[in-house]
Amino acid sequence: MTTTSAVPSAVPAGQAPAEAIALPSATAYAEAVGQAVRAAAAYYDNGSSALDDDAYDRLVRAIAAYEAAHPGENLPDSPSGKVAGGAVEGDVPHTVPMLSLDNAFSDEEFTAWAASLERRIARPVASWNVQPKLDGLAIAARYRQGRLTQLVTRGDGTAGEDVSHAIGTIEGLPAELTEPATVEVRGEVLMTTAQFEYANEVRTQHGGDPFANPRNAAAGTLRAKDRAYTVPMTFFGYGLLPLPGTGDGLAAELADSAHGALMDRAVRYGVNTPASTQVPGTVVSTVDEVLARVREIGALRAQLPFGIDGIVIKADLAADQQAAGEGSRAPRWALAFKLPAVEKITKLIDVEWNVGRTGIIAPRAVLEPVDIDGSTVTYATLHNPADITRRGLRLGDHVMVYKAGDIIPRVEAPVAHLRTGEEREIAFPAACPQCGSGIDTGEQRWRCERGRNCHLVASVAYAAGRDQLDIEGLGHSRVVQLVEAGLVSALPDLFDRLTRDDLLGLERMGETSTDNLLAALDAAKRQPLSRVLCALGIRGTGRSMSRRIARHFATMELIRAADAEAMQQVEGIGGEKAPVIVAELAELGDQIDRLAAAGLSMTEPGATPPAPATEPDATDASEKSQPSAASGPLAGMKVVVTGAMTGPLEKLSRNEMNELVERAGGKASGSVSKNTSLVVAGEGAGSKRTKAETLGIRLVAPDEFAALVGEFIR
Ligand SMILES: NC(=O)c1ccc[n+]([C@@H]2O[C@H](COP(=O)([O-])OP(=O)(O)OC[C@H]3O[C@@H](n4cnc5c(N)ncnc54)[C@H](O)[C@@H]3O)[C@@H](O)[C@H]2O)c1
Ligand SMILES: [Zn+2]
Repeated sequence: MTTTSAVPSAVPAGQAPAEAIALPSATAYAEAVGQAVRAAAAYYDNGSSALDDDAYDRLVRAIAAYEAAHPGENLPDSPSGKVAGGAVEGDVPHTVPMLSLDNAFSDEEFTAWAASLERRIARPVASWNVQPKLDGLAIAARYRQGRLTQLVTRGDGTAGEDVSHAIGTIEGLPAELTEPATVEVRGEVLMTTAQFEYANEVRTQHGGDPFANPRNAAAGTLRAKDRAYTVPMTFFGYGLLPLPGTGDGLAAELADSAHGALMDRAVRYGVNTPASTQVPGTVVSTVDEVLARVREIGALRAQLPFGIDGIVIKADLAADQQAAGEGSRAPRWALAFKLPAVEKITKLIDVEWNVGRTGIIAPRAVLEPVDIDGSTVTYATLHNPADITRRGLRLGDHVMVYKAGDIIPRVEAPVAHLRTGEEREIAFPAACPQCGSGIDTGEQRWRCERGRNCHLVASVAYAAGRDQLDIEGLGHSRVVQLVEAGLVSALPDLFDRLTRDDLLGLERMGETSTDNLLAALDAAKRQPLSRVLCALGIRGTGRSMSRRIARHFATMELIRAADAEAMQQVEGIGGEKAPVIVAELAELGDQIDRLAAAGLSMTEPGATPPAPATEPDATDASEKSQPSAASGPLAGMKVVVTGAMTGPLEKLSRNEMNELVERAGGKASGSVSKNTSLVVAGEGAGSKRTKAETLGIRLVAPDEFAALVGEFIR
């Protein structure tokens, strides 16, 4: 991936990413420092870093590892040990430094840190305050006599930037407290998911580029002055301290209060804190309880309406905090337990349009595969077409993808500043991609004009297709006609409900076409089981899988009797697919019964049922009665058909050729490999023929092949 070129992109799942990369040389180190400084400057300036947080964090850890191994070689620009990586400055001094936090990535790291803190203060920590680590940016809100007078960013920790212009746009930070106190409230400004969506909508409407994610959006919005529009943000407090001018009584009280008590006070003042969320701060007394709470908050992450990137654990009592003190970058009494990154930058390769059961046509992003939180993400939801427009997404864009827990991954936004100009517009479908009908675009979510019948039309048309029941005269428009007229609401209706009079009553249906169609429907009853099975459109099975199932079980009765374990005996069906197929078959039970009653074939010619595995003489039996195909001329052979067929095979479609191969005992395959036994190469055979020649695989012409399998041609 271009965005993380200096950094290998995959951190193995479940591994504390600490040892992820090693910088091989001083040059690589210098380059890494440069890259980190540029990224951090862009990140804190307007959220336009080229790296996602995971990539940045790995870079910073690599820098730190190099510095540890090469003492004395530190570059002055190095982000190590600096608040905000040393990338930002400010001109409004902080009364007390606004620090960053040290990190732990595992239970062990946290436990070790807690032990070292207790050694430092020479007593057990009395109680711990466990709270969400909100993924926004730190801000100090100064209240004088209860009125909000100034907002200051964290800056380099010593001095920040005045962003008082944002007063009034941040929910949870009231213009006036409930008491006329002079205090500084510290906390995180962020955008909730909904605020982020809204922000990008107005931004793109005003001709701006969308923000890549809520954090960047909050950073960019907070620092922007004089915008023609305002976008709301949300504040969560996690600190309360005196200012010059705070009364002595209150100052002393603030200095001596436990963290939990300070937060209660902030709530009383009317300030928003995590207490208003599903993940309020809690006070516990042991390390085990801390770890349990860390897991609880982690488990809630995916369903929170705002982002968290970890859990902050603080010694709750002021006495413990004072005894521990502060380092230059972070306090010694608090730690961030980092959660795995749930956002990654990857590339939007394509947009697919899928039609749901109710006819909803939903876009889905096809992504360059990216590892997020231990799983590989290749698809992400885009909700609806308006969503694409609102986000200004283009094909080829780098996009920020979010995936946490079991939720479906979603594309948050394009990373607009990584655009190269090669990106292309995303084409919206003009007709239903499933059935070809018109699209109702009146609502946000597009829908096939046929609604639920979309699937019916598509599935009946599929069943009538050449490779399934091959019903001539039952094309797409005819199926639409039958469905619209209410004559067909399920596949079996074609065979047990539809009458000659019904058909004659349809427009454009004369006597001849009616009789032709009835004859074609009758002919369909003689199609082998494999095609009936295929016509049912069972999820996860296509033509060749249907053939394999039919050949394996030989009868519909045995197919339906198979449990997931028996189903897995069929080549190519694994533990994941088997139960799906079994469940679908059960669901289609009524339809199958009706098709059987209507006279459709429920057996596979030439196939022999598998011997029941439970019988003691099972092996004997199967040895004695070998399936006829197993002794056919292609027994045990993997056969690839390519090019145009001629002679007696001329009329056979590729699917029919594959059926023939399998009737004759072979296994049909689509690609040539060293395991291929035979390639039937017709006219115009191209790369597959060449490959077979290179690999020294036996090639035969269609005529030669026809002679070989003669008795199996129908
Ligand atoms: N993508 C990039 O290019 C890039 C560049 C720089 C930094 N970053 C990211 O920024 C992070 C480092 O930033 P950082 O120095 O702000 O440190 P940090 O975010 O790891 O931790 C400190 C911050 O946590 C926040 N916080 C949230 N909830 C809190 C709570 N309950 N109590 C106390 N503090 C709380 C505060 O803002 C505090 O300043 C890393 O995750 C890094 O990936 C990314
Ligand atoms: Zn449709």
